[in-house]
Amino acid sequence: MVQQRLGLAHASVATSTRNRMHFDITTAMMVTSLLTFCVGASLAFASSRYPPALRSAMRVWIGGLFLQTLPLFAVAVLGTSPGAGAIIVLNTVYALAYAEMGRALHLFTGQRHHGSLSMLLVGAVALISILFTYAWPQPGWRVALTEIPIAALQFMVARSILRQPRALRPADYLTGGLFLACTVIAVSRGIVEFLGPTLIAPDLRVAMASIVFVFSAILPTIGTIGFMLMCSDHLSDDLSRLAMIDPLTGVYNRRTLVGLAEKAIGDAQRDGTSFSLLAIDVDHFKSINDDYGHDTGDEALCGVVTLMRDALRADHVLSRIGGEEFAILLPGSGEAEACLTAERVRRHVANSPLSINGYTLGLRVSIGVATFGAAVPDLSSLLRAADRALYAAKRAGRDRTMVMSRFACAPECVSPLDPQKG
Ligand SMILES: Nc1nc2c(ncn2[C@@H]2O[C@H](COP(=O)(O)OP(=O)(O)OP(=O)(O)O)[C@@H](O)[C@H]2O)c(=O)[nH]1
Repeated sequence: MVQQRLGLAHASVATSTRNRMHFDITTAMMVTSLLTFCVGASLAFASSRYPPALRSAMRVWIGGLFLQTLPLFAVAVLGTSPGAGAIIVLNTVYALAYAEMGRALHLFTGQRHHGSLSMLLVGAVALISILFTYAWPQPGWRVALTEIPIAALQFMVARSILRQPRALRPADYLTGGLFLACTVIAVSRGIVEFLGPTLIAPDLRVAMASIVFVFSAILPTIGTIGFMLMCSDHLSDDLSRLAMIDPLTGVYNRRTLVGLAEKAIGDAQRDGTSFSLLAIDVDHFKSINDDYGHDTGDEALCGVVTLMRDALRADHVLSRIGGEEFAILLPGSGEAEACLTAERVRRHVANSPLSINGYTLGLRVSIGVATFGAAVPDLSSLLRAADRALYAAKRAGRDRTMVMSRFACAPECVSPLDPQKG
């Protein structure tokens, strides 16, 4: 396989007739296979520090990488004519390496893996190799036809990288582009071999063989560097996401809310629009912990988040800004609309008892509303205004919404505590 796939026979012809390729192929193969092996071993060592989801994709990739070293090593040891049986085995191993790399990429991107199609293509490589070695010994046809399933396997790898659901990064373009280039080269080589020496000039065949050799030698290493960069991007995305999110409830944390509120202020100033902020605190939450335990308290906080989400629109931004304190950013909402939203949230929480660890918990929330505008012209005054309204709601008896009106210097009550209205 390697002899044919890498065009080694042609490369050596070129060396002897035209003096174009000045390298010792077996040494080059030995160096490449050792380099590939070392890259795989380093990746195996590094992978133990990655999170489990990434680690499983890395392990499959490493398997593919080690498989790729075998044909390279075989040529280094057995020479450029490893024999018919070895060609069939090495062809199949080479195809299997790409199938494994494709599986790794599908695990990495979370896309559906067409495992049976990959195995079918690997089987096709084996079958073609056997047929054109024993039944009908035609090396040219063997090379031309094995390139088709190999190109398909390489294309599947490139496709899974370049059609990921997330935005593509330079590492994705590098790795996907490399596999795409290999696909094009495999197809071109198949065509050149299919047309044969009578139609294709010897120079072109030699050039093609050289390109195949160079790409086959660099693909494992460069492809693996690209894959590792993709893993690093994935990891840094995860870390950025974690830095934005409250680990208990999964909603944004205070830092993210502040960033989004600053952006909302910029938008409101530029477009002349308005937005509001709700400050929310769960009433008497300490008694939940005291009566039912901290674990039940944690689940109650998650339950309250779910209830609040149910009462919000998709563009409303819910965040946890303290222990049992939350805030909701309402883009485009003026004071009246913000009060309606706050009341919808409060009533939904009050009317939806939570069932946790065998207990039924009827939680209540108090809400303070503040709207960005002339009287509340920056973020700190907005947060302060929402807080003042919230604590006014607490002082007035809890389970209610208070608003810091633009027209009043004291908080106004939106909903006096009235269970009948809930
Ligand atoms: N289970 C759990 N409890 C928390 C968490 N963060 C804060 N708390 C608890 O929330 C309670 C807040 O108590 P307080 O500030 O006295 O307020 P409260 O009991 O809700 O009373 P009011 O706010 O005045 O209605 C404390 O007992 C904290 O321990 C958390 O992440 N999990």
